[in-house]
Amino acid sequence: MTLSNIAFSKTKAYQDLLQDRQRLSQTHLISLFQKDANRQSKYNIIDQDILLDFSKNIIDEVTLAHLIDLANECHLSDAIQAQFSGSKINQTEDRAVLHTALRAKANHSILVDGENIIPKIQAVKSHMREFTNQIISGDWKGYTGKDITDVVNIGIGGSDLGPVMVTEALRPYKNHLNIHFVSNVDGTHIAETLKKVNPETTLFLIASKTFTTQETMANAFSARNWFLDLAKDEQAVSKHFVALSTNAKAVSEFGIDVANMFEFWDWVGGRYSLWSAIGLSISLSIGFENFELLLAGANEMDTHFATASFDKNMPVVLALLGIWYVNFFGAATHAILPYDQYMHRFAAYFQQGDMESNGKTVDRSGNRVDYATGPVIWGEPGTNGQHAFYQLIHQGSQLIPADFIAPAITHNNIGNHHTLLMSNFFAQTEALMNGKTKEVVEEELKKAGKSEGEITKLSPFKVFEGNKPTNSILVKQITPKTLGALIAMYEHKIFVQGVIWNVFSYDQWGVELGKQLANSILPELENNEKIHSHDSSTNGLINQFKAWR
Ligand SMILES: O=P(O)(O)OC[C@H]1O[C@](O)(CO)[C@@H](O)[C@@H]1O
Repeated sequence: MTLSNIAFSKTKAYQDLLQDRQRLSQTHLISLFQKDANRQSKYNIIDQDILLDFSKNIIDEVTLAHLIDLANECHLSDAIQAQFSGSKINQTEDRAVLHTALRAKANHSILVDGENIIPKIQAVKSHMREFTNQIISGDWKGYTGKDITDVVNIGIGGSDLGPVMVTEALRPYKNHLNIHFVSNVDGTHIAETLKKVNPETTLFLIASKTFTTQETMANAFSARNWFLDLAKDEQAVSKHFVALSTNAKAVSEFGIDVANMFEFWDWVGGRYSLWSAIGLSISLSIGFENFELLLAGANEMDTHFATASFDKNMPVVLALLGIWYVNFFGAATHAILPYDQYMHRFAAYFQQGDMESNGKTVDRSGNRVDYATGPVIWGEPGTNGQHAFYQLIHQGSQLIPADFIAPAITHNNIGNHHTLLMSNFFAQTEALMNGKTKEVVEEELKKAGKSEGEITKLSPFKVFEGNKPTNSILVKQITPKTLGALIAMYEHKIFVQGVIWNVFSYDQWGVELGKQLANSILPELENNEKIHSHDSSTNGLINQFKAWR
């Protein structure tokens, strides 16, 4: 079973949606609420302690029906089925895409090349459980017989961002272990981290699907050298270095015993790998039981995605709304705004998740698309964002659809902080929708005692057009389970959009060119000769670098 190859802009639904856009061009969100007393309950999905309210979007029933027609015309149900059943839908790499299998129930069966992969997933999980328990309990000792106190995950991209985001989001569930992350090849990252840890009590997780990534290998070798300089014993490495990888050969060449390797497989995409052995730092941070709850929450979202009708399906609705704004309103970006300090890396995580997946311009037949695809994803936690970039969302010239995410229950009930935070959460989407009319502005200025002249001068600047679309995602509480569901919800959203845009969401050829060029420039930096082999800008930069270093 392969993915269908439907040209999105040639579908009937696309034409219908163009007309909807025309029809709604003069309609304000306020009037959509005025016309329909049931609007909130119609555009509302609740599942697994997550409420998605998408009523503050510029849609009506006809538009929603056309968006769903679009999904059907693009054979979305077949695509979901193809992904979940292990078809090789990552065609450019000839791979199945089965992060969903990592969180499937143990009695499930999913075949890849005729082999049921569930038993091997379970075997790695047992290894993770046993290892996690040994480290947390102190049964696993460092080379001088001391307990492990610090864990350093060395990885980049999908081998870093997911674990960083989740360990931060689930800090309230953290145990005594200090978890550090080193990703950047800038020596500062490893140097500053090594200053904080003691070789006798530190465990390094070398997290790399390929075990060839330049940044990760450079950091891993530097960590190993630092460790050996202090420990002065090759034998000690096995107690302090483990690998999370698909590449057993490279792991043993690095000097890590494959018994200390936690395996995963090529059907786990890097940016979808936190559910695999790559999640070992998460398991160490919050305990394996909580890691399993994270997987269970994701699994429940998988079931929701695979079974709910499209109009009641959170990932599908989010994806269709995203397409509505990208392709029919020209929105170039999408903001993810968590009103939860612990989720401060959530938007950064989905920058990779979304942009590495759908940042493509070639369709599944190899032709250039004639429509926009993946938007820029960005965001910061509220209310910090409010005091930084919300000005542009409210009054700027760009349309920026935004997801507002907040927990009803906080982990830190201090004074009235949470109600203050939540009042901002509710106020912002209301303000973005309603805006503020000239009449209201003038009335306010009058009440403030301003003269007629001042009112005329000031009021244009104080008017808010409103009509800015938002999704509100209210979560009962951020727990391992609800976080797992939230992440899976966004993962599936990305997949749905890729299906409809007719791109391959699970490869990432776009990151290769920079890697190749860096490899060819590297030897040129290792001497002091003048460089002439590039364009004049690159030559000039390299030569100035050489002159200054
Ligand atoms: O886990 P690896 O193989 O070190 O790769 C790290 C990252 O590099 C990429 O291949 C490209 O940035 C990502 O997809 C991946 O998450």
